[in-house]
Amino acid sequence: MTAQEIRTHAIDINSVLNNRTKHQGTNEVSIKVEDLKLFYGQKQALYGINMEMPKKKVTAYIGPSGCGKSTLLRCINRMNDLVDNVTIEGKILLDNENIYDKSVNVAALRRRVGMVFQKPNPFPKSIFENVAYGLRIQGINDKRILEETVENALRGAALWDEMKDRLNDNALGMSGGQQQRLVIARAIAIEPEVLLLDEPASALDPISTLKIEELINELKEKYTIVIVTHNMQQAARVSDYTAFMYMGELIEMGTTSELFTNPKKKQTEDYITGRYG
Ligand SMILES: Nc1ncnc2c1ncn2[C@@H]1O[C@H](COP(=O)(O)OP(=O)(O)OP(=O)(O)O)[C@@H](O)[C@H]1O
Repeated sequence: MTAQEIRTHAIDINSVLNNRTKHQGTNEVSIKVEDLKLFYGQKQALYGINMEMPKKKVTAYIGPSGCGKSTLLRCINRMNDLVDNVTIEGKILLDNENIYDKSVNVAALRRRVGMVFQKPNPFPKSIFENVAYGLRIQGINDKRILEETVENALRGAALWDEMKDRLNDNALGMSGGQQQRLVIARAIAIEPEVLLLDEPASALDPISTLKIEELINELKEKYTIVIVTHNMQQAARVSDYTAFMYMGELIEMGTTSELFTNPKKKQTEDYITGRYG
């Protein structure tokens, strides 16, 4: 390429990115993190995090092991409240309401913000009862409502066709990939607004991983999704926005295409080019 061609090419890429950024810049904010600090006992794990996650988009957290990705994710549905000796300062606004406000009902918050973990964790119950679980604990036992909800959630998690004739089988007999989609069905059965996914595919084989990634792409039509992943290719494939964290700090956040092609900070560039991590 001549120098002129390189300049023209760079301008083309920049205008595509600018358009994408402009378009994405109009997104409504679902979750806003304001100066969030977290301490496990004396040890500080998050240092004044500020970020915004748009509605019905996928935001990925990347960064080396121990940088605080899961800790930050668990703050969004107050899972860290369950850990002894945790101190949390700052705010997380969900639809403009601070979820750390004293008046917040944490059980209600967790219905709005569902979570899926690295290892699938179905209950030792039937496939049907796993998905119906969230409704049952709300006291909903109407057979027609339960059947309709279970079918819709299994369809939403791309499992209905595989499982519709096995609804009474024990969920522990499913493959790991099916169990992970079942857990996603269980989470969406209660119609949350946000889905938190903590390395949802890291225990799965490549085909099951692909299915989970396709599913994430479909789920973002309805839900705001935040995903922690060790796998940068996965972040690049599934997310609209990416946040790079390092030692408890948010180093950089941007559209996924910007962050991977044109990182602003040297630490981000070093990480995405494999120089550490
Ligand atoms: N329950 C806990 N008690 C004490 N320290 C903790 C606890 N959970 C996490 N930590 C510490 O907080 C820091 C951030 O951990 P966290 O699990 O959030 O990182 P991460 O980026 O998700 O790591 P990984 O990619 O390895 O899962 C680490 O130093 C970790 O040892």
